[in-house]
Amino acid sequence: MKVTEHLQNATNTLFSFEILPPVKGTSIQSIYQGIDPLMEFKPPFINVTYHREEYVFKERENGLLEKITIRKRPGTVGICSAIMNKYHVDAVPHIICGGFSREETENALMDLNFLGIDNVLLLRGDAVKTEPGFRPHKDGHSYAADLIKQVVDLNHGHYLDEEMENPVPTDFCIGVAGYPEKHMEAPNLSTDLKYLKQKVDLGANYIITQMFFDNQKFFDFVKACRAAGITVPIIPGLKTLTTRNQLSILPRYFNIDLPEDLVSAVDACTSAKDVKQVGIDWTIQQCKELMEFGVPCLHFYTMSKSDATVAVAKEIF
Ligand SMILES: NC(=O)C1=CN([C@@H]2O[C@H](COP(=O)(O)OP(=O)(O)OC[C@H]3O[C@@H](n4cnc5c(N)ncnc54)[C@H](O)[C@@H]3O)[C@@H](O)[C@H]2O)C=CC1
Ligand SMILES: Nc1nc(=O)c2c([nH]1)NC[C@@H]1CN(c3ccc(C(=O)N[C@@H](CCC(=O)O)C(=O)O)cc3)CN21
Repeated sequence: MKVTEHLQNATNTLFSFEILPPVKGTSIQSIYQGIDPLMEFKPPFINVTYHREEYVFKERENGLLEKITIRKRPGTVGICSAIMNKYHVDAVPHIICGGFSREETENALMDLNFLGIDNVLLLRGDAVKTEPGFRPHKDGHSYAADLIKQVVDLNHGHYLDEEMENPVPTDFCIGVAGYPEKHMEAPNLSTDLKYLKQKVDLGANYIITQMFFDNQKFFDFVKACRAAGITVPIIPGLKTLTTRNQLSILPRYFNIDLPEDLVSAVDACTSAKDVKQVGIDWTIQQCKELMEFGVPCLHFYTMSKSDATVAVAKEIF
C-alpha cells in the first residue's frame, strides 16, 4: 500500500522508521535485529536507504596506492522485499541520483515493480565524502527533480526506450526530502523552498523532513510550505541524540542547529548513559508537541540502532 494511503487511513499519529543496509558481508539477521524491537509500535512502512559506490585506497606491493571503487552497502531492493515478506509491512526504498545512470535507475525501478513495492523516496544523494561537492553520474540526474520526472514518466508508461510497444505503466507513490533549516547547499531557505515546490509540482506525493531538534523550525517550515502552495503531507524526521560527539557531528553533517537547552543538558551529563537519556527525553518532548500540532506520522532515523527509538516509542505510542 502507498504511504499516502496509510496517511489517509490513519486514525492516530503513525510511527515509521528508517534503516540502512548493513555493510557487505553481514547477514540479513543483523537487519532483523534492528527491526524486531520496533515492530510492537506497528510501523505501516519502513524506509531503507540507498548507497552509491565509495572509493578506498589499497596499497600495492610496489608501495603505490590503487583507487578502488566499492559499494559497501548494497542490497536496498532485496532488503525491502525481505522486510515485506517477513513483517507484512510496506518498505520504502530510497532511490538516489548520485552514482547511477538513468538506465540503472530504470532497472532498479523495474525490480521494485515486479516485487510489488509501490513506494519510493526520491533523493539526489550526498556528495562522495572525498569530493568537494555533488557530481552527477554522466548518464544520470543532477537533482531529485529529474529523478521525479523519470518515475512520473514510468508511471505514465514512458520508459527510456521510447520505441517499446504497449509498456505497462508503474504506479509508484513518491516521497521527497524537505529541509526545515534549509539544505546545506541552498543559498537561503526560500530558494530551497522554491525547489521543494518544484518537486511537488512534478509529482511528489509527500515530504519527509531532515532531522531537527527545535520544533519551532518545523512549525515555521510547514507554515512556509503551505504559504508557498505546497499542500502534500509533511512528515517530520527525527533523530535521537545519543552521544556527546553528535553535538558537533550532527550540525556539521546535516546543517542543523542544536538548541541551547539541549546542549547545556548534555554538557551537564557526567556519563554516556546520562547523555543518551537526555537525548531520549528531548525526542519524547518533541514527539508530544508534534502530535499536538497534528503531524500525520513521526519518522525516526534509527540508522539500524533501535534502542533509543524503542525508549522514545514506548512513551509515545
Ligand atoms: N541517503 C539517504 O537515504 C538520504 C539522503 N538525504 C540527502 O539529502 C540531500 C539532497 O537530496 P535532495 O533533497 O533530494 O536533493 P534536491 O535535488 O532536492 O536538492 C539538492 C540541492 O540542490 C538545490 N536544488 C534543487 N533543485 C535545483 C535546481 N533545479 N536547480 C538548482 N538547485 C536546485 C536544493 O536547494 C538543494 O540545495 C542529499 O544530500 C541526500 O543524500 C536525505 C535523506 C535521506
Ligand atoms: N544529507 C543527508 N544525508 C543522509 O544520508 C541523510 C540525511 N541527510 N537526512 C536523513 C537521513 C538521516 N541519516 C542519518 C545518517 C547518519 C546518522 C548518524 O547517526 N550518524 C552517526 C555518525 C556517523 C559517522 O560518524 O559516520 C552518529 O553518531 O550520529 C543519522 C542519520 C541519513 N539520511
